[in-house]
Amino acid sequence: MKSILVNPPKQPIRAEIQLAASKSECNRALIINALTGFKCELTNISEARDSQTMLRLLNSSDQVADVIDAGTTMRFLTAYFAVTNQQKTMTGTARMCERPIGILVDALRFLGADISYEKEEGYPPLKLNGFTYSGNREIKMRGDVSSQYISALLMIAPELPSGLTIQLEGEVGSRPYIEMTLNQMAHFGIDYQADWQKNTLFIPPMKYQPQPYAIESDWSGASYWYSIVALAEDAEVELLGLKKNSLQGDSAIVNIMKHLGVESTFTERGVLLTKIPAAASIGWDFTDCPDLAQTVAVCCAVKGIRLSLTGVESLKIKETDRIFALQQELKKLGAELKEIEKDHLYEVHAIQDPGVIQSPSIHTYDDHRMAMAFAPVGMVFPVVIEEPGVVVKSYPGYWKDLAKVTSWEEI
Ligand SMILES: O=C(O)C1=C[C@@H](OP(=O)(O)O)[C@@H](O)[C@H](O)C1
Ligand SMILES: C=C(OP(=O)(O)O)C(=O)O
Repeated sequence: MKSILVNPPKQPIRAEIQLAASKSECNRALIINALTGFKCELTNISEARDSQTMLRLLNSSDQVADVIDAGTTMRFLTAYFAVTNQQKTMTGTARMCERPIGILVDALRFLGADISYEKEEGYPPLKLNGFTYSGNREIKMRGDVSSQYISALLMIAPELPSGLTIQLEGEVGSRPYIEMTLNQMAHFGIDYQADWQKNTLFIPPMKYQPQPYAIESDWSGASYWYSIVALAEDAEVELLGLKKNSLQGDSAIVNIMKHLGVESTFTERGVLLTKIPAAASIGWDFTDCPDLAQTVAVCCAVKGIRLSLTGVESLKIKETDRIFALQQELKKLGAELKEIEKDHLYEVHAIQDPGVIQSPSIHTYDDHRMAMAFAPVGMVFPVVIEEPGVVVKSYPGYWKDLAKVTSWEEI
């Protein structure tokens, strides 16, 4: 499939969408399940390629573990294979080998892992050569690069003979993902202590207790539906499988979208999205929910809402440099993502005249979220999404679901 042309809907949107499962919750459940000796009954396993890759690699005796482009799979499996004393080579796509992992490797080495870099210091591919417990029970770790290093370490910490105290340093980014990890660990019997005043986490040495676990639908995936409702002239969409008290930080989309013109009403089955008046401008700090930044930036650009963004530092080290990618592609809509304070404060200047835009062709940079964040633009004017297959990373059914609200064609 080369590209997809998304056409504006010809009638009011009324749809029910069975949302895909969260890859983040799923990948944590899969690691914890492995640590129980595969004794848990997990339901609603995610179809996302990141989770299917995790599942495959946990069940494989191959010496090489290729995570493709899945960050959590790379980070969580590195910690899991290290502490379970498995000799593996951890690798992935060219981009994965540009995404830093030194903070996690240093932490695992401090605990007793023998890990070497195959190419560049601080980056995959890695060679895991075994584990001899060092006895270290307290560790300092930067919290401002990726929370995935911290989640990876937390999940293996109960396996260490003395448990682990982690002292986080710097401003902690993506904290809800750390809390998701801790909550899931608690579900499987781990009595952790978290002092968020001091950014200290303590995990006692304990055995995970096998439990059934049902993975929730994906709030990051839900964000694209919010954008569709915000941008369409007339829309009501019920998203099935979401919970009000979610473990997922991206449920913050409920509050963000109140400003962008979408009201959320929780139902017995999920959440109903309806249209309300939007604000003229908003400011949002994405430190806790970086994966929502693209959805919100594109939605504001098209809706004519002025947006100030902070807390987007981590976007440069994700599937692509998402700041650069947004800057390039928003230009094609006649909008702009402007850096106001270096690496800190950005502003989205909205499209002036949607009437003059002729089916812009959006490049997706091997990033599922570029494709899914720009497709809702099609609610307002036709838009072409290049390499639409990238969505498989987190939401393989995205295009099939989109067909329920508007027509699109392969071109
Ligand atoms: O732990 C997780 O499941 C994730 C944490 C976040 O990464 P960072 O902690 O690197 O921001 C997020 O962007 C990613 O999509 C999933
Ligand atoms: C950043 C993401 O994933 P990961 O870091 O797990 O590759 C994402 O899904 O937006």
